[in-house]
Amino acid sequence: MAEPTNTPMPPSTPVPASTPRSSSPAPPVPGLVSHVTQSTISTPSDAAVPRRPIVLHIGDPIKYNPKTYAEFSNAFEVIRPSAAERERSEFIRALKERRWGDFSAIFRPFWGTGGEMGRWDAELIGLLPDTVKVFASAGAGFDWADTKLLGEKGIIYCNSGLAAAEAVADFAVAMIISTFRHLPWCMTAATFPPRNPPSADTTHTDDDRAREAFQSCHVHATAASHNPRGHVLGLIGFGNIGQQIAAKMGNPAFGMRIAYHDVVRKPPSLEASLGATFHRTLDSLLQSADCVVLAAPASPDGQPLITAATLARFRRGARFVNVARGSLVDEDALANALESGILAAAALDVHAHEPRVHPRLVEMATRLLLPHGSNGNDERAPGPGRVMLTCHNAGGTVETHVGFEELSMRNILAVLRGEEPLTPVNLEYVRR
Ligand SMILES: O=CC(=O)O
Repeated sequence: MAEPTNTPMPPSTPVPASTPRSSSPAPPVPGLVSHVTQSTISTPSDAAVPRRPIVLHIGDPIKYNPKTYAEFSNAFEVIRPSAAERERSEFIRALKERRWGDFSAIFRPFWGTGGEMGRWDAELIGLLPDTVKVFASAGAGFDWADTKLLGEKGIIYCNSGLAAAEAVADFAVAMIISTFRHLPWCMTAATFPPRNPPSADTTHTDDDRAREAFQSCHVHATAASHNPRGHVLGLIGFGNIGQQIAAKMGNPAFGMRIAYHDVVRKPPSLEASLGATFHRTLDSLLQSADCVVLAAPASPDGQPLITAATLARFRRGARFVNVARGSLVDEDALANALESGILAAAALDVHAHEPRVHPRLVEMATRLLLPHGSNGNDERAPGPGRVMLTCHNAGGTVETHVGFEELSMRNILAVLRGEEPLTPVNLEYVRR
């Protein structure tokens, strides 16, 4: 889960406190979806009534914020293309035909839907009407949209990283602990042997193998485990997510020493409040960290940051966690580093070719070597349970989704009312 550098949000508040609120109470919502025009433009029956700005709503209907949606759908004509219309070829056809009129905003409130048309590249952006002023979306990361090109066309792109920061940081905490305590090893051993497929080993019964796996893990995983306290946590990226990870893993909770590298150094007061030490270069951070966590946006050119060259700069036996983007990591180089002992453990929520997970990393996550074949008491040797793998889950909680919806609507309301957007990411490119 990647995100830029916004101001931190108070814990468990999905939308910033500065968010403007409607001055008058929102009218009741008879049925949320009934406010939405399904992909045809209705002509106002009374020509004297000024037409409301059109918002193109891509993806599922609003689920969590009926009050804000009532305000939103009163202010705007919301058009929601069908799932078939969101497929790229039909989407392009519709844009060319101006099927949705001169819309002013694009609204994608959910993570799991609304991305069916694929990357927002020159082909799609070039077809947008000149009336579009803002694109507000769920999600912290925005590697699926060319935000520079949107900006050059005068369109402000707003992400929802603020709404996801707490969830991602919580998940990162679990992953950091996993790398210090070898949780995949503990979990695989407790359920060993896998029930399916049946083992080819005919000399040991499943019961023997289960006991052996348990005992071996009990002895060896513990001998290779460490408390995070006193170790250096090296954060690459120190926006909302990086800062929340620091707050959770530093003092007084887990007692890790916090170090970070970011393109922009944070103010001294923030560094002091989080006990964070700035490293001007990535190299310097990598050489001092016992656990490196990626919490930075994807590179604009899609190139990895964690490569064979940068892995060679890690401290030997260090740990690595990725809650940002899979494209930031050369996964072959990472697998080599785990096998050679450069890394003691890794935890990856995001993957370079989702939904596919790198097969060598899968093998390392699930393999369990029993004592006669393992080096379980050598922390640096390749061994069982070195890798925790998850399915891009870090940001995914109900609270995050509530915040995605709310923040996206608030961004559109603000921009179309001539106010400042709450969470823009591309202002440096926007001609205004
Ligand atoms: O990866 C998740 C997000 O971008 O929010």
